[in-house]
Amino acid sequence: MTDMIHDLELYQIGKVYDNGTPAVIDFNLTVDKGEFIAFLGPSGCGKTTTLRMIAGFESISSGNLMVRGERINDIGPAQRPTSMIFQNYALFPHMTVRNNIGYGLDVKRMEKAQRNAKVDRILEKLGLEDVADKRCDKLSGGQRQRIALARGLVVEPDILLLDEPLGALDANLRKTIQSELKLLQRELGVTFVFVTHAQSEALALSDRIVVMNQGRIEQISPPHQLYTRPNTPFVAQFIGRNTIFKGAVKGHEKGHVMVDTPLGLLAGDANGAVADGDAVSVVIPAEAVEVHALDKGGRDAIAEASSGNIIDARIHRFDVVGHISHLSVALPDGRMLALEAHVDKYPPGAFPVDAPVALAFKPENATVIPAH
Ligand SMILES: Nc1ncnc2c1ncn2[C@@H]1O[C@H](COP(=O)(O)OP(=O)(O)OP(=O)(O)O)[C@@H](O)[C@H]1O
Repeated sequence: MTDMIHDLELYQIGKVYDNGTPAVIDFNLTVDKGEFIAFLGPSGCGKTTTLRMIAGFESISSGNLMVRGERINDIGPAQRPTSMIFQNYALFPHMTVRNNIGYGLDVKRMEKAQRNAKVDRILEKLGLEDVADKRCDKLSGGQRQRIALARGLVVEPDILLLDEPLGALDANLRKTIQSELKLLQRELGVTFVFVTHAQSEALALSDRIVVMNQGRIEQISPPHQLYTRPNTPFVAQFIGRNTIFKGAVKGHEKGHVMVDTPLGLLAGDANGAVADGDAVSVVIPAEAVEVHALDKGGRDAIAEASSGNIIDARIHRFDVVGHISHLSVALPDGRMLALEAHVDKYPPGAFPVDAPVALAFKPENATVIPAH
């Protein structure tokens, strides 16, 4: 077997701060050239600490950090083939755009003509030629974001590290810059590692997402898989809009795992092996739930079409706003389930308040995960 050289590898990386806080625990990740990776998780889960350890701004307490097969734990930030973009961009306000971008090359004492050529090239690439000689403090948030990106890229890093780079922008600008960032990354083929606590951003941009919780990795998956096949209760609650029913495994039927829950027997698919009696949760994405009116009967047919996955419920609220129907449905256990769909699916008047309904979902759209 030949050993493939990866762009970035983290082996059992750990960080304990001087005050004893274990910020990162047993972090394992292998990243290939040109991948776009997001670290996603709630505040304090260790995302920034991990990014800063990769950049060299934070010492590593344990484990090995490798870039292209070489251990770089003890190499200083300036000597690493990485560049970091900070949330506040850390630009020099009184310097011109050109000089801000050229700063990293000046530190490397690059010869002037070469330096200017590189700066000009990146100014053009990011559409900053017109503001090249303006002071940074005279520019908009979007422009400052682009300058920070240019400054990170001009040194031609193997890996660009981005700490919530879009956090300071308003929602519309964020969307625009998201797509620019993705295009730029594809074009340059540079590996990006990106920290965010906004799941929509991670889902939109990344090839793979590392979900962290309390210093540990919960799951590493491509966005779609994270959304449709969560591995842990934390991920099921953190990503998307899922309803979770706890229960115990009660055999297999037609290739699906049967789970005995307080609301009856439900069928789903497990990511790994499960055995009879295992404590599990059935995770059902809101998008997978169909709401059926029961005034005309037909409960048996609905149950048959969804392999028995049917839950009796009541309409709590039903509103149509523009093209979207919003439903709030009361489950038998007292919880409320919020659903949205196009108005064509649930037209105005489809459900009177308090109407009994059947919620149905296909077993292949539900994931059975270990309860702990
Ligand atoms: N310099 C420090 N000294 C001691 N503890 C720290 C230090 N920096 C961070 N921590 C702690 O380490 C843990 C991880 O922090 P970190 O900033 O990496 O989380 P994060 O996921 O990036 O959070 P956020 O999204 O809020 O930036 C937290 O408990 C935090 O309080």
